[in-house]
Amino acid sequence: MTDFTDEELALDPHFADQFEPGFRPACQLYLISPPAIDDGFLDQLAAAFDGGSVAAFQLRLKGIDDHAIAALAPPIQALCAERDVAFIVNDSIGLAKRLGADGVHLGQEDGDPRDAREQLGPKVQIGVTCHDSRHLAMEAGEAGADYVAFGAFYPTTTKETLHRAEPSILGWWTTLFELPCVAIGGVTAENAAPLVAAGADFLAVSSAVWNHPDGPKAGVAAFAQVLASKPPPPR
Ligand SMILES: Cc1ncc(COP(=O)(O)OP(=O)(O)O)c(N)n1
Ligand SMILES: Cc1nc(C(=O)O)sc1CCOP(=O)(O)O
Ligand SMILES: [Mg+2]
Repeated sequence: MTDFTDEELALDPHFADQFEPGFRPACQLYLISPPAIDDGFLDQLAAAFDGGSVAAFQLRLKGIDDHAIAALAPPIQALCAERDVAFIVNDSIGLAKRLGADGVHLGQEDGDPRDAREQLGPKVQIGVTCHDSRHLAMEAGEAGADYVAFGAFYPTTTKETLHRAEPSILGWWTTLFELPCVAIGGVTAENAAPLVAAGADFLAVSSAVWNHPDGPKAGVAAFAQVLASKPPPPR
């Protein structure tokens, strides 16, 4: 075991953990856009980012074609870059390539992660929806995904969901695999603790931030405590 200075340990009591084999960083927030946006969205997004640490932002605009999304994406993408937040495009490998996005999120009907890798290259993050299926998650990992997403953990009005996942799938995944996992679906600051405790690497959240009664800044800030509720587990 390495020796650490008092200063290092005072700044972060878990500083030493990252040198342990199997270290897993603490759970982080993955913000999903509202299903539709208007002219004021950039200010809303800036406010959300002011609320606390956001690791990734996914542009998920359903029912709008890729050309329209490409037209409105640049200022959003620039804000993400300025705030050091990964900019992830939902559904479309082609749009992710056209925009030079940091990542693409693929559902089971949205394309093959292998094609995405071929078209987007080694540096782009590829995420795959795996519902509540261990099999789909292992397939996604084998296909070269950078993260797997399980859900829906709770009821949500953001999307019609056909699958319900239990926190135990996160525990199973994190015990066996290094690949990060995302928990999605109706996640709020109030119900997220079992997901964090089970080992989720990311909480993917839309409504809890955009519909927070005190605005998106408060929506992001509300997650700070639950994200910090568990030290990074060695595995
Ligand atoms: C992080 C994350 N996880 C899951 C989804 C859902 O993707 P998909 O099943 O393709 O459904 P749509 O989002 O396309 O309606 C996601 N977008 N992001
Ligand atoms: C986009 C999406 N995918 C889901 C899945 O289960 O795969 S649930 C979901 C909606 C996430 O939004 P909210 O945080 O408002 O519930
Ligand atoms: Mg999709």
